[in-house]
Amino acid sequence: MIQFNQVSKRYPGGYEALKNLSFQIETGELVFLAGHSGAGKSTLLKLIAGIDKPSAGSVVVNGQNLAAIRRGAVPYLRRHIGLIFQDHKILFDRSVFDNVMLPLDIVGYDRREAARRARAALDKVGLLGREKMSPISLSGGEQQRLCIARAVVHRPSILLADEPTGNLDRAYALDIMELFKSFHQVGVTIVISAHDETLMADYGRRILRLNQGQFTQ
Ligand SMILES: Nc1ncnc2c1ncn2[C@@H]1O[C@H](COP(=O)(O)OP(=O)(O)OP(=O)(O)O)[C@@H](O)[C@H]1O
Repeated sequence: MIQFNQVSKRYPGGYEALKNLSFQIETGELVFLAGHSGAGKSTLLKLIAGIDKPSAGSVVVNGQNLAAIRRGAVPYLRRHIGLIFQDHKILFDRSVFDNVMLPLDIVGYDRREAARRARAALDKVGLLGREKMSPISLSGGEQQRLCIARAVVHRPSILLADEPTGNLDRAYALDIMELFKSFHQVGVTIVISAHDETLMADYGRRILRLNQGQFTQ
């Protein structure tokens, strides 16, 4: 479960990106986060991931108050979270397979088990046949699927996706949405941000709408 209690986020320099937000996302829920550019969507996702801390209020993820946990405990928390963020770059000097292996290598996974999981994740996103290729040869939609494989390879219970369909045309975007739906069906909690609400409307899920750091209807 994800819980925000009167959360505000003020960046150094004074800009208040989130203003006194309180809400809850249940375990296993799929929720959309809508709002104009600069509304605070990325900021909100970063608070859930523990990448940033709130200036006021509390963020509780899986029973842990992120404001209160030790710095050393953050990597442990991250193991339960998969991130698909725009600034998480693909490494183009490594193969598709190695890109997906990377998160498991970092936490010191047994290599054979890691390879098995990496292949399973690539299979899930339809890229198993491309594992030896360089990511350069993938289309935009396929690169996004690679990012998703990398985000789910450690089987997180929460998946946070920041504008995952932003640069894709509608057919590819729908493909990506179907993938998220399949993770939702196996119980993963998913938060997907987008400024374009047309895709969200088809899914009949709760939409949290941000406007200048506050929720609107
Ligand atoms: N590190 C930072 N330092 C100062 N201000 C920031 C920082 N990160 C974001 N902001 C500001 O906070 C506001 C919210 O930004 P945020 O990236 O959360 O919006 P967003 O809704 O995700 O927008 P977009 O759709 O363009 O990514 C913006 O005005 C932005 O300029």
